[in-house]
Amino acid sequence: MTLKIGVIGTGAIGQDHIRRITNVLSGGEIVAVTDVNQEQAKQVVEVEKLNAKVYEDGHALIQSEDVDALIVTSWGPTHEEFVLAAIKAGKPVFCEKPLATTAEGCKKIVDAEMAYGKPLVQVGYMRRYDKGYQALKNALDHQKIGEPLMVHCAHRNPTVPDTYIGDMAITDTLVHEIDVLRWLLNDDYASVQIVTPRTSSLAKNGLKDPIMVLLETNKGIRIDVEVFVNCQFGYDIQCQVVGETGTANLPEPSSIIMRSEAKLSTEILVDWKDRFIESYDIELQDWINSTKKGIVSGPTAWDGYVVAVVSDACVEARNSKGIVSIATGDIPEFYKGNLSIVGEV
Ligand SMILES: NC(=O)C1=CN([C@@H]2O[C@H](COP(=O)(O)OP(=O)(O)OC[C@H]3O[C@@H](n4cnc5c(N)ncnc54)[C@H](O)[C@@H]3O)[C@@H](O)[C@H]2O)C=CC1
Ligand SMILES: O=C1[C@H](O)[C@H](O)[C@@H](O)[C@H](O)[C@H]1O
Repeated sequence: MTLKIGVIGTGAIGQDHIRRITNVLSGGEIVAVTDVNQEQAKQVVEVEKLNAKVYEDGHALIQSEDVDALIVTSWGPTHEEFVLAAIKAGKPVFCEKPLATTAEGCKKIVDAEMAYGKPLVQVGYMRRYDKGYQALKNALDHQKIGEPLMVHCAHRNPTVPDTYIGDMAITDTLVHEIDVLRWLLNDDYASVQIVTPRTSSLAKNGLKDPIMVLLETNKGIRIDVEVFVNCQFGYDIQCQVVGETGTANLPEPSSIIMRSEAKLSTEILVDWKDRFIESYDIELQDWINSTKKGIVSGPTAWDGYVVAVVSDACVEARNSKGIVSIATGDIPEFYKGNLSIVGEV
């Protein structure tokens, strides 16, 4: 049986997911799309040669009997309403990060899904599907470097659009590290402090850029994450775990090594779509397969809630310039035993 999928938001990642589901993955078909920019939605149907209907809004799409499951790739502040509507309609939903822009909004989704009584929601934290992060997790789970003590990360964007403002370095960018590191370390967060180095003269939109995020986990692991969203040179994701008997680094994306014109060089990617293209493919194929079995095997609404709680604490820490305690509470029974292929948290 083919999963009939509706997509809310036909922008950058919405188009990329439509492309992969249509041309790369198996078991799913895009039968419905919508966007507030209706012309764009119509163009995507035409360009991707979809046999899909363009709906006037997300709620009409969710209600359609032609749609089995939906993908939310609209702007972050709209996710909560669409995910809640999907749960009310009893339809599986893949929601791109963030699940909601506040912890309160995420908790509403958690409560609604538990009241519905069956897992429906997966959140698009795709780094858990990245083969490099999975290799790192395998090494840690098998004690290859002893117990982890510290983690050094960098999340660097070459630049960001003019719409990238305010706390988005935390709420839109750092959220990837917040999710993947709790999964990687099988741990949760106890506190956070944010320090702001000298701001780059090339920073945009009034952003204080870069920032340094200092996290401590419940097991006492110390994490530092550099978030630098106008680094100019490329899209660069670094993660090094320091353990009792060694270190383990996230592998660099494969790239040829050139010797030419008296230089030794290798390329750095500049676009997140390319850096994690395989991870998105694995993630969405897993979502299609799991949804057809009636299960959620990836990051859940509870994972989305935990990220939002930590993200809120990071924003508070940046504003207060102090150390902020983090308490995410115990995972509800409903979400325990998430037999995710990416490991149980
Ligand atoms: N997992 C990942 O690595 C990534 C996740 N994202 C997330 O995906 C979401 C979309 O990001 P982008 O594609 O970069 O943004 P975008 O701005 O390119 O696309 C968003 C689209 O949603 C549409 N939209 C906004 N409100 C809507 C509504 N109420 N109903 C229907 N359509 C609506 C906009 O018109 C736009 O076409 C964001 O939440 C972002 O955080 C984005 C990039 C990478
Ligand atoms: O989700 C994303 C992308 O995946 C990038 O990693 C971030 O840097 C970007 O800000 C965000 O939209």
